[in-house]
Amino acid sequence: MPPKGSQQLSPFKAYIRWRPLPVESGTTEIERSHAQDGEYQSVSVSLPAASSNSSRGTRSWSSAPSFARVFEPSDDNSIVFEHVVSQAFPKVMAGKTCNFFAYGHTGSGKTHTIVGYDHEDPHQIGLTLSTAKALFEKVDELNRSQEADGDGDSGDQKLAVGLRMYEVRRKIAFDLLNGRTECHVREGPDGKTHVRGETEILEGGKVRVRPILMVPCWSYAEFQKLLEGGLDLRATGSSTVHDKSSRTHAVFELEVVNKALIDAQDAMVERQSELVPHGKHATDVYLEENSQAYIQGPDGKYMVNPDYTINQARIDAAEATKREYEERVEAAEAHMRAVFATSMHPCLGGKFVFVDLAGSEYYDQKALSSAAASKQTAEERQEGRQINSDLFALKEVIRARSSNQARIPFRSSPLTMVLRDHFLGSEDGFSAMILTVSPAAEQYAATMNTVKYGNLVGMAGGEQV
Ligand SMILES: Nc1ncnc2c1ncn2[C@@H]1O[C@H](COP(=O)(O)OP(=O)(O)OP(=O)(O)O)[C@@H](O)[C@H]1O
Repeated sequence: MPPKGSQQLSPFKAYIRWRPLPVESGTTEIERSHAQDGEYQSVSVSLPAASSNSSRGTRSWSSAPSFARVFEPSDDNSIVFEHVVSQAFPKVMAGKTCNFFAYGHTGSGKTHTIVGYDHEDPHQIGLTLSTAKALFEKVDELNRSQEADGDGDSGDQKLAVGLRMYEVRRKIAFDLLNGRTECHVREGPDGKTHVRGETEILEGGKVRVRPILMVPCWSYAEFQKLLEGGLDLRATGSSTVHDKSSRTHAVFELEVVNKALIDAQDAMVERQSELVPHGKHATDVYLEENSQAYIQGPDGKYMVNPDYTINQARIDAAEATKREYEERVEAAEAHMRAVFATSMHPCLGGKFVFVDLAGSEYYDQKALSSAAASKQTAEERQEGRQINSDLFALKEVIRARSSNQARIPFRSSPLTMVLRDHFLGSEDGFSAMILTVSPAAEQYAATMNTVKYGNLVGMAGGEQV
């Protein structure tokens, strides 16, 4: 942890963002204040005595000094960008990964913060778009100076911003840049997370197993159009909590790429796809041979089948072919490393990851009003339990990483499995969580739950550990 007063960027910061009082709510507001303590702020919330909700739980609560900043309802998206995201640019331009999460109750302003609803007003565009805009300014400048220097081979080196966007719901990621194609979140034998679609058989019998698509954009206008097309495919609607409630976690990844890296990533997908049928064949041959080599005796126990000799040559041949294809994957990995090593730009592969988390009302069902809870279907309740465990797992991963624990519990939920590489890639990067809260008195229980969650992640990330 950086010492007090140090200018070094703390690896994880938590922020509170108060939204304006929603027009549909009453006029009674939560009483709130914050106090500076060194570089951090503590937050106090209490319910006015007159509020009809006074019977619901604790009436006042104060956090530790765990928040890097508290944003007021009058602070627009451009102010949040300036204070939260702009500090991460030097990291991303050095090739690191920086992650930003929005956590809060339904309607508290997560989507407003991450993507925004007005994509033209520079004060209102969400963090994903304002980041893309600033990132394009930087990569365009690098491209221009590269051209001015007359560097040969500049076609391959020209920088672009790649976008991946998908929603995670249970163990499935829906690819928003590929017509909501379903990709399954699984752990590979190498311990890495694989998020891949179904196996496709292409013309000529070629096999392809596609991961989440990354689409390179060469201008901000192109990026905005692509993002808006993907947003149209976001699942919204059926929740009984809020008519636009998002019951999925939406992930937006912005990666600095060039043609050489795009080609290397495509080649990698091809090599991994080719390996899939050969890996499966080797396993099938091994199982076939072994299932014939043993038989069940009258006592139910297995014994060697005297009438069958394992065809070891067949097993070895299948294994050798599989190994050949594994070596091709290793060669593609080596090529990818060479692309980074020979890049003229240290920012290649640098990433911003924005996550619009599912509504935190699922994290604590007590925060759900009894009317909303009683309207939930059995499927919604089951989904709620999954979201609850995702949000719990996320907090545990942040805490484990911040306290440098040897074992980080990435495997405890599909969300943390999907984010595993981003957390690992942010080793020298930066991550932040914006806790969005409503000042409406009737949202007191939800607001307090959000602030408490933020207090835990903020304490883990700050110097208070
Ligand atoms: N800070 C803010 N300033 C102005 N308007 C806001 C702010 N926060 C939220 N809103 C408005 O409140 C409404 C609900 O916000 P939003 O959709 O971002 O909530 P959410 O937390 O993403 O909810 P859900 O989990 O249901 O998707 C939107 O119309 C949004 O524009």
